[in-house]
Amino acid sequence: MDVIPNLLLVYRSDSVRMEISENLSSYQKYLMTTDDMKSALNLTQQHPFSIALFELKLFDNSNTIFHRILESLQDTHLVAIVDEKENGDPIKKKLIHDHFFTFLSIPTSPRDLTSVIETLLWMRRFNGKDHYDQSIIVNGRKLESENPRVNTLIIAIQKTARVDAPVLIHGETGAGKELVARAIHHYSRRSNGPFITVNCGAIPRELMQSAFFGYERGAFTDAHQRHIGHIESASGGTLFLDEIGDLPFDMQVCLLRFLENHRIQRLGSHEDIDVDVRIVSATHVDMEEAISNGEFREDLYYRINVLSLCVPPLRDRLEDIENLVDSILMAHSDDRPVNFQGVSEAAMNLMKQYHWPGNIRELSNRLRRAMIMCRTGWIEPDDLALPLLSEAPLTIHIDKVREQAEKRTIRSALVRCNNNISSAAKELGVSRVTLYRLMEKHGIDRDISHWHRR
Ligand SMILES: Nc1ncnc2c1ncn2[C@@H]1O[C@H](COP(=O)(O)OP(=O)(O)OP(=O)(O)O)[C@@H](O)[C@H]1O
Repeated sequence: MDVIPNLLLVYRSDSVRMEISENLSSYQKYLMTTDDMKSALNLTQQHPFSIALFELKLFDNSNTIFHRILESLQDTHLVAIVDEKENGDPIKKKLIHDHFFTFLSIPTSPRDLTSVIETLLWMRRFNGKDHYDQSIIVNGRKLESENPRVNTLIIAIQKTARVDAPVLIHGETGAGKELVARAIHHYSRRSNGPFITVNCGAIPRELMQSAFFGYERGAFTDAHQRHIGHIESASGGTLFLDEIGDLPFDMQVCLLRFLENHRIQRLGSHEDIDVDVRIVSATHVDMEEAISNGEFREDLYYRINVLSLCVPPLRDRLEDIENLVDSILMAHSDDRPVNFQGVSEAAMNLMKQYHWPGNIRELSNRLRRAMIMCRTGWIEPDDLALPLLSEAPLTIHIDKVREQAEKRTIRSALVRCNNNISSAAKELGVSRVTLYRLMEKHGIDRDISHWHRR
């Protein structure tokens, strides 16, 4: 168990911010500061804060950022920093009463400031807050890491599990987003309720509404009996919307409506049904780009992205390879051949050099296959069948690296250009003759399907 008392300070004036920071120097390691609400929102969506100190003037009930910050700070103690002149203002008084645990007037003495912080931290410790495990187990998979980004994620999972706000998990395909969603559910008060996964890209468009909201008998020709939709099935638990970016636009409107009142109507019925469900979504696409391309509704994005978690790609956490290999081999021990010994050092080193475009899923698939197919009982580099790298020695000359990069670049250009030599040459910035020469040098066949099999 670790105690992580993160503090946030949001104040516009540089001098006041610096003064407060200096007075909180004993918490320097845990203190993050900013002078504007937009970056404060970003910070609150990504870090679990114990205490957040805000310049009261920055708070405005009509401001959406203000509400989004409050939503993401549900488990945080808020302290208002008030200008002495604001003290009697009834609107400000109400704001403090509604949203803050306490307030400090500036200029404030260092002693008042530290005593407020210490009291709050003591209270939080007393209530078991700010205690987080450095490793967690979900579905038999141990989440632990040597990587600082993953360690922050492990804490954020536990923090996020304590509140009910919607979470959006970002990350490349196969990086472990669903496992993170399951972990949030597992550590939440909903853990005894259902965890329902919906792959938004896999449901045919015409079946979306009935899949999400269910239907009554007779609602349409084939509705022979009542069907409970995904949202209702997740009642009391968590609904995991995987690939939320693939949700069609009309369905985005329906989901937004549900998130606003937490009520559904089954198709063929006018009865409103209250559903208590927590929404956790995941995406591998850049949602901000999807919004600017008009593919995703901005208002829905804000509703599902109250808290945001990012799962790093495997190539950014190669120090975790050994732990992950152990965890995967353990999880699939039923498939282990009797003579299986383990992973050779050379194979392990090779895995630590590969860039893993398919992330942990790719690692898992290659390992499972290698475990079954390896001839000596040890997984050797060749058993992993890693593209290109498997042909390369582990210590590699710079010329060889250049040669491989050149070969890879030409191959990808040809794939992108559907094997059209002129377009590929143009894309690579060389003449057609040069491209032919380079293809010959690297033994690249014009027939893509042929060299893809090699
Ligand atoms: N920490 C881990 N230890 C062991 N296995 C893991 C870990 N994280 C993920 N995995 C495994 O990797 C595979 C991919 O994980 P997951 O399905 O969570 O990824 P994802 O990001 O949701 O993928 P997609 O984008 O394709 O939906 C799963 O088999 C999962 O069990």
